[in-house]
Amino acid sequence: MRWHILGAGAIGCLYAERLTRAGIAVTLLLRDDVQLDRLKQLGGQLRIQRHNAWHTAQVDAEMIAASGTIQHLLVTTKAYDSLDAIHAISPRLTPDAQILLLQNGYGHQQKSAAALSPRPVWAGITTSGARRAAPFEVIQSGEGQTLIGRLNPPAAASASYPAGWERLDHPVQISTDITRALWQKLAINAAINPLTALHGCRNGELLKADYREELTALCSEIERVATACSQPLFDTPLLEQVQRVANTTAQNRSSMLEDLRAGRRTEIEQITGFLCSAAREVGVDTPLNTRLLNAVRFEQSLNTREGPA
Ligand SMILES: NC(=O)C1=CN([C@@H]2O[C@H](COP(=O)(O)OP(=O)(O)OC[C@H]3O[C@@H](n4cnc5c(N)ncnc54)[C@H](OP(=O)(O)O)[C@@H]3O)[C@@H](O)[C@H]2O)C=CC1
Ligand SMILES: CC(C)(CO)C(=O)C(=O)O
Repeated sequence: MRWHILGAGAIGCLYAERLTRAGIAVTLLLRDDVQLDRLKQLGGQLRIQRHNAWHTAQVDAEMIAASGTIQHLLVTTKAYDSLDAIHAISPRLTPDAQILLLQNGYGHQQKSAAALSPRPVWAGITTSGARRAAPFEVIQSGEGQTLIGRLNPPAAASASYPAGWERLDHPVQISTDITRALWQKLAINAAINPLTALHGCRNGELLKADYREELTALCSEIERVATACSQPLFDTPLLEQVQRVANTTAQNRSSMLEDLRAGRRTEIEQITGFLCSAAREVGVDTPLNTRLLNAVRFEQSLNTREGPA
């Protein structure tokens, strides 16, 4: 069995290693032949640092435009890149190819599933942490857990796990309500990511009294949107869940803070942007989220080549 990975960054390389550890062959799909040459020079070996020790994984790689069909596809691009990447790869997908989307944010998964229809599509979220130290070299910050679930009707008619994923030694659990799980992750990211990005603080610093009022009000606003969208979040208040995640990831810089600092595009549109549009559709005001959305857009426009949104 072989999985192709579209999005050979931090999470893509991390899962490439997890899949190869389970005896599953992996091909990275690259969009740049310089990267392809670089991986060839590395002998096709990825390097993952875990608990201060380096581990390697032997993978294959090819350009997206290569020939050959794809039966199993893991998508780990940033959320804003996924539709274009999927359009580029779709001529190579077999009619019954299995696809797993593993990304933050919300809304793009459904668009991807529509573009991939009638193939079975799973979506997932992970609490694993990883960052790229160099191309094909990743520092893993925590094992975490992965939750995946069947996103579209063709997947609902398939086995719970995409082929081979039950063999991973990394904990992969099945969610019977992946929409709720994606919303839960969205709600946590919508609370932590823009605040940490704009205050320039680590996740744990959001627990300080200084941020208490803003965090509490933001969590309430996110809960109001979810309720108006008839989307249950957690059985306990969102604030408690956010504080738990801020505590367990206290030393992390959120991906949005890292992206802003590095001058990269952030996933603000797929997180807070999605939430604000969903709120508009159900007639809920979101002054706090809208302020954060505009503030992150502004910071991003100063930093990136893309300019203001
Ligand atoms: N890193 C983490 O700890 C976590 C990340 N996530 C989520 O996982 C997703 C991936 O994040 P992460 O791995 O950090 O991101 P990275 O930026 O490290 O990796 C994204 C990869 O996608 C590639 N890519 C982008 N567009 C295309 C395309 N059109 N065709 C092929 N490849 C493409 C990029 O290629 P190139 O190198 O050429 O730019 C890059 O290698 C995000 O949604 C993120 O929020 C979730 C939990 C934790
Ligand atoms: C949970 C959290 C906030 C951990 O840093 C995250 O997912 C991110 O940074 O994007």
